[in-house]
Amino acid sequence: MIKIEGLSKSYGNQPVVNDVTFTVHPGMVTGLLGPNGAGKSTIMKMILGLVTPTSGKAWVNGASFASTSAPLGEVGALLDAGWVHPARSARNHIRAIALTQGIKAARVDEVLELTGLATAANMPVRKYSLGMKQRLGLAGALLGDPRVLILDEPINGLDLDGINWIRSFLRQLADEGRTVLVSSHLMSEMERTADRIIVMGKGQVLADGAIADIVGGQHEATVLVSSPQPDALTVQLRDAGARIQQTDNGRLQVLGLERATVGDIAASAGIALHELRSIDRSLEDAYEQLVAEEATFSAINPTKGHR
Ligand SMILES: Nc1ncnc2c1ncn2[C@@H]1O[C@H](COP(=O)(O)OP(=O)(O)OP(=O)(O)O)[C@@H](O)[C@H]1O
Repeated sequence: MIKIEGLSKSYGNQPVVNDVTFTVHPGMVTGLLGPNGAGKSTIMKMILGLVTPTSGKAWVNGASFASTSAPLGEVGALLDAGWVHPARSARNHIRAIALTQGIKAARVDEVLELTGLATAANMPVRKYSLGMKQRLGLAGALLGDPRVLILDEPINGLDLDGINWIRSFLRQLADEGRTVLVSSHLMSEMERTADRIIVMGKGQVLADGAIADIVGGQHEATVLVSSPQPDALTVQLRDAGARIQQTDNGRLQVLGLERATVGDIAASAGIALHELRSIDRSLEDAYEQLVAEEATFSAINPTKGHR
C-alpha cells in the first residue's frame, strides 16, 4: 500500500505538487493520469525518496521508503526506461542491479523471461526499440519481487501488441495482491488498464475514483434531436431549462435535459420529432473537460491552492 498525505513540492516559488493526499491499495491497478507537467513524476519521486517534499509525507507499506533495508524487495520502480548503458546487454544490465542488491542470479533470467526479453537478452541495449526498453525497465522493477510497483508512463511508446501485453501483465501483478501505481498522460491508455484513476492537473488532484464514476461525475446529459418545427421545440426546451445549440445539419443539440424529458416535452407541445437520441461522452471528453476546467479556474484565480 502507498499512502501520501498533504504532499507538496515547490521549486523556488513555483509549486509543482500542491497538497496531494491519496492511498493506493493492493490488488488493483491505480492510474495516475494528467497532462504533461501535472506533477505525476514528482509525486512518484517523492514516494521513492528521490525528491524531498516541501511539506507532507509518503509511506510505502507503512514506512517511509528511505528507511527500508531491502528497497528492491519493497518497491519496484520504472522512472525512465532510457537511462541504460547503450553498449550493455539487457542480461548484464539486470545482472548488475541484482549484484548490487544481493539478489540471486537465477532471478535475472526469471524477470527477462517474464517480460518477454529472454531471446533478446544478450543484445546490446542500443539496438532495443523503445518498447523493449520499457520491458527492460519493468524487468528491473520486478527483480526484487516487490509488493509495490511504481511505473512512470510504462505504456508510452508501445505498439498495440505491447500495450495489450502490459495491460494483462499489470492485471496479473495486481491479481497477485500487489500494489500497482502507473502514470500516463493519455486517458486512452488508462481506460482499459486501471481499475481506479487519480486525475491530476497543475499539481492537484482533480478527480479520484473508478473511471465510470469520474465520467459520470462529469456527465451532463446531451441529447440530439431533429424536428420539422425546430424553433417551437427550441422555445419549449429552453423554458424547461435546457441549453440549445443548432448543429450544422439542422439538428438541435440539447444540453441539460435527459432524452425522455425532451421526448415528453415535445409530445405535450404537439411537436413532431424525427430523431431523438442521447450522445455518449467519451472518456477522453470527460478527462479534457476536467483538465480544462482546472486550467480555466487557475487562470482566473492564480493563487488557488498554491502554497
Ligand atoms: N528539478 C526540477 N526543477 C524545477 N522544476 C521541475 C523539476 N522537476 C520537475 N519540475 C517541474 O515540475 C512540473 C511537474 O513535473 P513532472 O515531471 O512531475 O510532471 P508530469 O506530470 O510527470 O509530466 P511529464 O509527463 O511531462 O513528466 C513541471 O512543470 C516541471 O517542469
